[in-house]
Amino acid sequence: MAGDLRQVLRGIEVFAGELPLFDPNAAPATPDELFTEWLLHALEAGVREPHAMTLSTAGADGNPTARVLILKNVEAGGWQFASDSGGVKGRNLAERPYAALTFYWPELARQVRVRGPVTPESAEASRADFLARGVGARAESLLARQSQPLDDLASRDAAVAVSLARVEEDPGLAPEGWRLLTVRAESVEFWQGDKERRHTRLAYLRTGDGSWRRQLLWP
Ligand SMILES: Cc1cc2nc3c(=O)[nH]c(=O)nc-3n(C[C@H](O)[C@H](O)[C@H](O)COP(=O)(O)O)c2cc1C
Repeated sequence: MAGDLRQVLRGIEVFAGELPLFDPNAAPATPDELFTEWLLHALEAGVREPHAMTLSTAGADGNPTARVLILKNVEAGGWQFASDSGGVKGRNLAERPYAALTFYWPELARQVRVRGPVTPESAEASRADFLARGVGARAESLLARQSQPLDDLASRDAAVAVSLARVEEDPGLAPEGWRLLTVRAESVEFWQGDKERRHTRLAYLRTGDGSWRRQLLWP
């Protein structure tokens, strides 16, 4: 069985289909601009959920953990996400407020990696983010039990139903622990895959005066 799986994995084609070209010499001055360009391109190319990204964190013990989250916004070198502050990522970030984000858009053979310190946005901004979410998502998050052990699925369903009724009755409800957070990028790397393996990597590195230095990297 293990042998079969190895064969299956070896047989999967990577970088299939037509891939876009990326000229790093024509790249814009800031990573925000290039990221926006690439994200919109992914959306147009039909990539499903191109705003889903892997958020990697580590707690005080230094052990990494990662999960997928939705990107909320990008502005002024900051990549934003939102979550309950009570779960694993909340605890990790309280102990060590630094994170890495990874996007992968397979249809375009593109990867973007963002690293930097994480800062919470204001209570008002967090509340506004929460209230802009759909009713179902708000009902689920109002439970504020993310990552706690669950005894059975029926308990989940009953709690969500109660929460849904609360949201419908009071649409202004927002949990205290909901946080909008910003990764203030120190480095952002853009990776363009190539069928002939001449992959192109361009890193934007934040300098002491807050501007960006661009650096090509070996693939
Ligand atoms: C596509 C996708 C989008 C998700 N978006 C979010 C999100 O925006 N915020 C969030 O807290 N969890 C989101 N999740 C759930 C997280 O992956 C994770 O299970 C949860 O946040 C608990 O993580 P933690 O235990 O490390 O804190 C998403 C999962 C998937 C697959």
